[in-house]
Amino acid sequence: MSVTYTFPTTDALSDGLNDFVAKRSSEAIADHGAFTVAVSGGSLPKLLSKELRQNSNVDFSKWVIFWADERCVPLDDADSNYRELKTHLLDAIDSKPEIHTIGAFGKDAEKAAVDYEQQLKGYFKGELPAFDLILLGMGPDGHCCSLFPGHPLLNETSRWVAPITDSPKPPPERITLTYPVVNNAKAVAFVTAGEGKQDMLQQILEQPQLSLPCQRVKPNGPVFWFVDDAAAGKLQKQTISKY
Ligand SMILES: O=C(O)[C@H](O)[C@@H](O)[C@H](O)[C@H](O)COP(=O)(O)O
Repeated sequence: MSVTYTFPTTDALSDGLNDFVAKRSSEAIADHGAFTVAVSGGSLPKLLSKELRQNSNVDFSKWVIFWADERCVPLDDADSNYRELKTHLLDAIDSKPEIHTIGAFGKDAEKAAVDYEQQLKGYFKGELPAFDLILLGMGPDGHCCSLFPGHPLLNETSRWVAPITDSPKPPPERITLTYPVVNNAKAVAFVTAGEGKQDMLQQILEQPQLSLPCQRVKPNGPVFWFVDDAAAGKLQKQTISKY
């Protein structure tokens, strides 16, 4: 199932996303005592955090945070996805979640991927991770995580976390969750904003035959799209639902 929600402004999008994530978090915590979430980089951490950081009803102490993809840079580097989430959300909340960051392996993406897969295996007790929610952005070429169009990693079936050293989006060295993990999630939410995303969003939501990386996200649970009107400008009315 895929549902697309549009919002008149990026502030309204942040509001809607806050509401949605807060609900998924409460449901997961009520069900099994934790909220396991994987988060991407790009514009997502800011859009996610804007309202969420002020939501005192969210029990962040029960959150278990992994990254959907991460750049092979130190945690305090301007390119670090961890740093983005820390700046926009983690530093602003009192109760601290369990956080799984990339190890300090410099640009060695292979070592970082092996280490991150071990972290996943440790937390999920060796079972294929079934995240309560994976939060993804959509790249202008239709990529998500660090899974890029035409890249051999699109066909990875055994590794849970893969290294990439030729990412077309800098920096080139990264680690990424693979489809076996992404598609085992209980829910995935894409978040994208801005006029620059219009054409790609239209292709992804209305031309499924293209088989772009975002279109290969077919998890066990639903896929939600949170987009602003600027990004939704070329979508047909019937593609859009009311939040
Ligand atoms: O670390 C990264 O680069 C990403 O996780 C990547 O997949 C990102 O989410 C998209 O490129 C969308 O980024 P924007 O929302 O900034 O366009």
